[in-house]
Amino acid sequence: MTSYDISTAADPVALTAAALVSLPEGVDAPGYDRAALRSGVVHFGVGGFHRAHQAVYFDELARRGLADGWGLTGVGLHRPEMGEVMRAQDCLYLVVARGAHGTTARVVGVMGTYLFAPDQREAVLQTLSDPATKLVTLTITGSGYLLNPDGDFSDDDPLVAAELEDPGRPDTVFGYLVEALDRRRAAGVAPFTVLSCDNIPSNGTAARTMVVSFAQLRDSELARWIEDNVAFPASMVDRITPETTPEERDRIVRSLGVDDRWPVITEPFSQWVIEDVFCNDRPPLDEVGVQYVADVAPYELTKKRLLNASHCALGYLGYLAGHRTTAEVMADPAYAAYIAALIDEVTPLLPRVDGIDLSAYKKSLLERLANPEMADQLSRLCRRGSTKVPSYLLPSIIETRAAGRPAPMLTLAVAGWFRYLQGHDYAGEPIDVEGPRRDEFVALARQEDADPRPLLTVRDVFGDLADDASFVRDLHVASEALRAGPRDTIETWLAVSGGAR
Ligand SMILES: NC(=O)c1ccc[n+]([C@@H]2O[C@H](COP(=O)([O-])OP(=O)(O)OC[C@H]3O[C@@H](n4cnc5c(N)ncnc54)[C@H](O)[C@@H]3O)[C@@H](O)[C@H]2O)c1
Ligand SMILES: O=P(O)(O)OC[C@@H](O)[C@@H](O)[C@H](O)[C@H](O)CO
Repeated sequence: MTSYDISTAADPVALTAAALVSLPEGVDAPGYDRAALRSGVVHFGVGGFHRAHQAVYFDELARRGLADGWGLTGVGLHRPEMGEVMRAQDCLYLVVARGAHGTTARVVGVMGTYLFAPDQREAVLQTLSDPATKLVTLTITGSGYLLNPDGDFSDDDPLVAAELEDPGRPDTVFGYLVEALDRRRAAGVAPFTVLSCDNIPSNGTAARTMVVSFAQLRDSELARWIEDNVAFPASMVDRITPETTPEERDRIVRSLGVDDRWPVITEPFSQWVIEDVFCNDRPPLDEVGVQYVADVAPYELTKKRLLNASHCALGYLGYLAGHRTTAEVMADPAYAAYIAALIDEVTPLLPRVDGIDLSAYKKSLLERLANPEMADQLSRLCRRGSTKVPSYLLPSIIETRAAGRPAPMLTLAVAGWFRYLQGHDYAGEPIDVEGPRRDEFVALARQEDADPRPLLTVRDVFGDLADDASFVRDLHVASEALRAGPRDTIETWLAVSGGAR
């Protein structure tokens, strides 16, 4: 990829296959023969992250002549707009990576076909049943997995009953996977590997639980065949990818001279660590920077306890103070020092394993979070707190306290979530709280002003922490202190803990 300078282009080129030969200088085009690329990967959930991450790795394979049989077919279940854009642009789109050392732009060409499942159900099933399909990847968000907080299948979800009415005509991702696996089994075709790339705990196990549970509802022999024959590797995926706003889209058209209706903006950093278990061929992604490892758990733990926890803290405490992007909030030295202190608080809990250089990871993380060129929306980071807080923040608090240490920075982040749920920022602006069980959490958070105890009654989020009197007191003190405003509270917290830098 090449760096380009921001300049105002007079006559933007509409992004299509025909335009690839006339792209402006500095925009890196796929130089390979797209038509000759045979598809072997089906991806469900073609959103921002997939297009900035997994697709870029496959695109890099193609550029190096290693992707034959590893072209991509994208599948969407919910957003017809993405299908419209992909069809209009011959499945091409721009990935714009912005960082301290400049901006790069590449056109990704590895997606050959995009199918919108509600209109093309049989085409999706045929592609999934085709022996050429060796891998199915997923970025369908946490709500795509019908799992309760313990990771068990929620068979009382109305989607499950709807799916069972006519399993040959699926509507959900897992219905599609089970139907296709059934067709492959009947035809004596080897199954595909199912690779979840979602930020959910133990994503390989989550995907396995979903597929096997769906199959079990249909046919226990099919479920057993899947258990015995299908691989569900876990993966750790990392590349901060904000939502593309219309303003950013227009800025890209003006600065690059390429009219992409739905470009992706991301950071230069990218990491993908995959458990090395495949039931069909394995793509040679290790040639383009992917790490195949025996155990993903330490990588997942390090990333979610440092990066995702920092995102939660920045999101809630930043939003309350009136900030709206990570770049804004990290430009404030008080917040930057707070995040550094939070990361230090978590560090003693993390595994020391070969392959993870913790100090390098932390240094790079602080730089990434402070990336002045990335306007990552705090509203994105604040979503679905009821699943993120118990996954990214609370386990570190429990472990820190068990080790006899206080966890002031983490506790302040949880207090920030509690205040955020109350529904307005410190300037009195209303907050649109988003996520599952929103009404329940908002009502509990509003019950007693600064007293978090009603919220702590939600056992499937707080568990035994709610019985830890000293944690309850610390959380109450932090939420009381937040009356002074998040920034003042952060400064006080840093001063008290000696963490001011
Ligand atoms: N954006 C990031 O920085 C980032 C980084 C790492 C991991 N992730 C993970 O990637 C996933 C996608 O995030 P994104 O940023 O691309 O979001 P996005 O909103 O851009 O894309 C989400 C995609 O999932 C689809 N989807 C949503 N619910 C679904 C369901 N129930 N069934 C099937 N499809 C469904 C949507 O239609 C959309 O195509 C999330 O799990 C997220 O945690 C995101
Ligand atoms: O994806 P979520 O909603 O779990 O968390 C929001 C962000 O923290 C997350 O998307 C990060 O940007 C990502 O994990 C970076 O790789």
